[in-house]
Order: sequence, then structure tokens, then C-alpha cells
Amino acid sequence: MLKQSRVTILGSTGSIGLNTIDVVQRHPERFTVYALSAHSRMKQLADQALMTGAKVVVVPDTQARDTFKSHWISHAPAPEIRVGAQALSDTAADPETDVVMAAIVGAAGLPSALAAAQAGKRVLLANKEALVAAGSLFMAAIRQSGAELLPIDSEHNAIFQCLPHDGRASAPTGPTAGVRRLILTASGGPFRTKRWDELHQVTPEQACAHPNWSMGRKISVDSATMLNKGLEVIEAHWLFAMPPERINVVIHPQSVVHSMVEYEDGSVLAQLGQPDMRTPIAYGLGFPDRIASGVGMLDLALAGRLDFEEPDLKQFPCLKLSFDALRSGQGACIALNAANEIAVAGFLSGALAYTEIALVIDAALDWQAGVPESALNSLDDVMALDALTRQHTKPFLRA
Ligand SMILES: NC(=O)C1=CN([C@@H]2O[C@H](COP(=O)(O)OP(=O)(O)OC[C@H]3O[C@@H](n4cnc5c(N)ncnc54)[C@H](OP(=O)(O)O)[C@@H]3O)[C@@H](O)[C@H]2O)C=CC1
Ligand SMILES: CC(=O)[C@@H](O)[C@H](O)COP(=O)(O)O
Ligand SMILES: [Mn+2]
Repeated sequence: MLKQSRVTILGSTGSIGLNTIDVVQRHPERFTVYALSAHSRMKQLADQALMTGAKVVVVPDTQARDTFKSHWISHAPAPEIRVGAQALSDTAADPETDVVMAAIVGAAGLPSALAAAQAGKRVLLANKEALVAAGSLFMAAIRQSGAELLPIDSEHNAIFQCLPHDGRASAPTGPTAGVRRLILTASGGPFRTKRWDELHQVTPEQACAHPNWSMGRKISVDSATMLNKGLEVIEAHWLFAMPPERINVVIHPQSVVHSMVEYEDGSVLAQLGQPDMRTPIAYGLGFPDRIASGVGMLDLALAGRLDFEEPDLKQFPCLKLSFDALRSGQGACIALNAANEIAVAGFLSGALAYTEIALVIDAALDWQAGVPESALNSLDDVMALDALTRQHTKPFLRA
């Protein structure tokens, strides 16, 4: 008889959150939902809490709490409502939960993801920004607490699947496992075939129209600029202890090969599948078992061909800026991420042109160059530099 795992989904109203609920509900014998969190979509959170029987919900403030209550129309008792950022971290570390899906978007998800790591949970990490901003702190917390870390980002999940791991949920470091290099695939996004000088006028709708994946708006814009792949290079560096020169990016427009590991003997292992996040989510939830995800068979004959091409760093300057940041150090990675979050929000609200996103990030990297690495030892240090970068970046936005 299986012991049921109690799952907390941070960011349950987002794209990863919805897919996680979908997979969890396919396996009532394995999983119960302990807690859910949302930021703005209170009606959706109330519907999810009713549907899953969650014991706890976490909302950002008292106004959101009142809105949540107004949407609770059931005669069933309402879940406990916890309020504020500290409640997110406390819930991630709650002794009543075993598994935490970290699916909040942006650096806002870092404190709660770190709290889950420190509390020794099984951490399903979708929130790549946590590793970009605080990879060293985060990985140290996993090691010290004995937490299980399962990468959910499709490329890192693919790499994890291609590495040897003896049924353990934290993979051995790359070089010691005989790995020559990691090859991250990138779709190239909606503007793959466009030149840089054709992109000045593109709209948020065009940028969010990802060719293969259905995702939240922030990561969709990141995919268009390929800053997403840059964040993923930094994420891979921390997850698999690989130096930047052993992490390569190749454009693969079909998003069928999710990433690859090349070994010293010349073997290249790849993980393939339909572009559907329920596959990596099911892998993380079920590990080491393989469980049904609802994803159908991969029809390679229908796909017809799998193409690969080199990314052009002039067309995708954000990819180059990400490698620069990784080589420069943690301060640069924090600034890259924070400036990008402000720039993407500005682009989505019409306060910045698409092509200005890279310029704003470049300026933030120049600006932070004076911050010494020794000043970044704690979560507070990281969040302080993140906040300073945002403050420095906001004046670039038009009113
Ligand atoms: N979507 C995908 O397929 C993939 C996503 N990822 C990563 O997973 C994470 C989530 O992405 P995705 O699901 O697409 O994003 P969405 O924008 O769809 O969802 C984000 C979630 O975070 C919540 N949220 C937003 N801001 C805050 C905040 N300040 N504090 C607390 N909660 C907040 C949202 O609440 P509300 O909706 O109520 O406002 C929502 O539940 C990102 O880090 C992304 O890079 C990685 C690989 C694939
Ligand atoms: C599904 C997922 O993991 C996304 O991060 C995806 O990789 C985005 O696609 P591209 O960044 O390759 O366009
Ligand atoms: Mn990805």
C-alpha cells in the first residue's frame, strides 16, 4: 500500500500550477493536495481549493483574503487562509507537507523555494529564477537538509533523466559522472527566423505566441528573447555543477528533443517527448517511478524531421548577456534576472520596446559590476541586490 504524499503547489493558478493539479488528480492513491497559493486570481484559487480539497491556501494580503472568502460559495468548510510572503515560506516548510512544487514566477518565488529546500522537502523546482539569483545558497540548502531536488524545467528534467542517479533524486555532479558537456535545446521562439532590425515594433501578443509551448506571459517573452535559455544555462550550471564552457545551446525548432548529455566516450543521450509540461511534472512527482501524465504517444513520423541550428548571438543578445553574467558572478546573475523582470513587465505593459529589453539588461550588468561577491552571503543580501537593481532599472520605462 502506497503512502500518500501531501503536495503543496506554490503558484497553483499559473501554467505549471494547473498542469501539476492535472497530474496530481490522476493519482488519488498517491497524492493529496495540502496547500495552494496564488497572487491575483482568487476566484480560480477558490475553485482549485474546492476541487482538490486543499487544507490551506496562501494569498498575498488581507484584501486578497477577503476576495477569496467572497468566492467561497460551498457549504464545505473553507481551507485555512494564510496571508503574506512569510506565510508562503512557512507553508513550504510546513511539517504537514512532503512535496513542494515551486511554480511562482520570478525572484518572488525564491524565499519559499529556499524554505522548502531548507526544510528537507521533495522540491519540484520550476522557478528557475531561484537558482539564477541564489544558486549557491539554494544548492547548499539542498545538500545540508537532505532535501530531494527534482528539476521541472523541461530541459533540466531531460538532462536529469539522461544522467545516472541510482534512484537518488539529486543527480551527481556532471564532471564526476563522465559527462563531457550538456546540450540545451531551444526552440528559438516566435522570432527565430526574423532579423534583429525587424523586431522593434513587435507586440506582446506576437512575443507571447510561442510556437510549441503554452506558458505564462513572462516566460513566453523570455523564450522570444532567448533570455529564457540564458537563465537555463545558469540553472544548469548550478543543478549539475557544470562550468559555462561545458554547457552548449542548440536551436531545435520542433521542441521534441528536450535536451541532451554528451559523455566522454562520445555517447549522446537525449530525452524526447511531446512539448507538454505534464511529462516532467509527472516525472518529478513519481520519481523514481514512472506514472501516467495524460500525455499521449510521440508520433515521430508525423513530426517528420528534427532540425538543429546554431543560435545567432546578434539576433539573440540576451543569450550572450546571460553567459557574460554567469562568467562574471552571482551579482551579475541577480542583476540580469531582476532587470529582465522589470524590462519584460515594461514591455508587456507598453512602457518599453521589445528590442530595449536587452539594452536595459546590459545597463544593469554594467551598473552592478562594483558589487563584491563577498557581499552576497544570505537570502537578505540577494533580495537587497534584486530590489536595488529593480530601483535602478525602473527609470528606463516610459510612463
Ligand atoms: N509554464 C511553463 O511551461 C514553464 C514554466 N517554468 C517556470 O515556472 C515558473 C512559473 O511559470 P508559469 O507557470 O508559466 O507562470 P504563470 O505566470 O503562468 O504563473 C505564475 C504563478 O505565480 C503566481 N505569482 C505571480 N507573482 C507572484 C508573486 N509576486 N508572489 C507570489 N506568487 C506570484 C501567480 O499567481 P496569480 O496567477 O494568481 O497572479 C501564478 O500562480 C517560472 O519561473 C517559469 O520560468 C519553467 C519551465 C516551463
Ligand atoms: C517548457 C520549458 O521548459 C520552457 O522553458 C521552454 O524551454 C521554452 O522554450 P524555449 O525557451 O526553448 O523557446
Ligand atoms: Mn525550459
